[in-house]
Amino acid sequence: MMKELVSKKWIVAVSGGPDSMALLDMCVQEKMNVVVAHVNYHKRNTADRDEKCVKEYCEKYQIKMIVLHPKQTGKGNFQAWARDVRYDFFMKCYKEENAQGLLVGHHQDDLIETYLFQKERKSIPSHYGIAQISMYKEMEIIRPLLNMSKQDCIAYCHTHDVSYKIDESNLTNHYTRNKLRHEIVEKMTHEDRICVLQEIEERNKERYRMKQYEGLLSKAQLDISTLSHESKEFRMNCLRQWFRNQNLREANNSKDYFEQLETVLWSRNNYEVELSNGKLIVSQGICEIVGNEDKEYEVVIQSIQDFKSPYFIVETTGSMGVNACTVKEIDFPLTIRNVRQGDAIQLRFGTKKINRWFIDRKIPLKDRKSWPIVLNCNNEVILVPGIGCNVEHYSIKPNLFVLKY
Ligand SMILES: Nc1ncnc2c1ncn2[C@@H]1O[C@H](COP(=O)(O)OP(=O)(O)OP(=O)(O)O)[C@@H](O)[C@H]1O
Repeated sequence: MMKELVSKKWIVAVSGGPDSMALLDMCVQEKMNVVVAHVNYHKRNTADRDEKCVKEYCEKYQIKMIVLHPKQTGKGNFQAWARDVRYDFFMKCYKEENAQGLLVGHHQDDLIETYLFQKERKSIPSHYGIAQISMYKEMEIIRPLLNMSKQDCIAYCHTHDVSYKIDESNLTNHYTRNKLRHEIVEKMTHEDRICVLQEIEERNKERYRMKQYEGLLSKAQLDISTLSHESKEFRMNCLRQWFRNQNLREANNSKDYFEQLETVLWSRNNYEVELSNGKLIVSQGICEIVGNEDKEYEVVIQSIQDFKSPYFIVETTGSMGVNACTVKEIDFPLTIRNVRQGDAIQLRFGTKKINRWFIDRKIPLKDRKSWPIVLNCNNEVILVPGIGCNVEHYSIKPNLFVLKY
């Protein structure tokens, strides 16, 4: 029994089963100040028998026992309803008795069973398995028996001559969890248990560490440089978590997928990965998902007379002659459109692939496709408006673009 529990007053949830009866007896042996709370749902013929078992124990040791006889109104999931009723009742007892908190008899089998259930469902709980300490509203719940197996609880009751009753409904495989309990957990060897417990510990450690990154992983833009000092495995899990937060189907992909993804993301500056509903774009350490929608556009400005507000290009004196150009009458018709594969800009000396131009200026991959360029009547790119020039490019009407320095 945890030493710090002994000096305070506790509500003990006792169903009459071997786990909670063992827990109650341990409290009594430690001379703890406890009040027993029991819920009799009258769901089974044997429900009164269980209540009687708890009552007899409490009378023997002169322990206060509070009993609830709830009635389920309406249909619905009995287990969920029973749980709510139970914990609200424990809460009421806790307040009335001015207790420190609640002790419940969850044991190691419950812990393993909960974990396997979570694993099967691929859920990401805030804690894997069952936590030793948790809260129900403002009431602290403590589970002192998590180190004991169900068999240990039964053995304890036998050696300490404590009566208990078995809930027959738990013996059937009616509920998925009962099936898991009887067909897997109860058949586990000692070694199997140690193995699973280690796995749970590992996953919780990682879960708590990942919580530090919760803010980072919930953002639409993932700054992967923040994870640079983390291990490969951890980074893979963070990526998977980020995929989940972005609702990407690929979140369920194999470990291999994330292993490869991790390798490219942390070794390449610019990279694109096709996804079922878009593209993952990595640029300068930032990951982002962009949709598949085609953002192709093209506007033709026929004559220099049309070349006035609201769309205008002003001659500037850019350092390399790349950010600026002089538009002459012979250049018309001018075309403003987004970049296509193979486009190259005319420089004073030769040409330069626009992709190079983007790379030199560290233009994020996601912006490159929609970046406007200006072509003259000979289809030569005469201007790629630069970031340094504070260009705004947006559509004010369909196919009408404003380029503003
Ligand atoms: N009818 C009850 N009356 C009092 N305490 C109960 C009752 N049922 C369960 N408990 C308490 O809850 C502990 C766990 O019980 P059980 O494994 O049946 O619950 P569970 O199905 O895991 O659900 P939960 O986690 O919601 O309690 C028991 O050891 C006992 O302390």
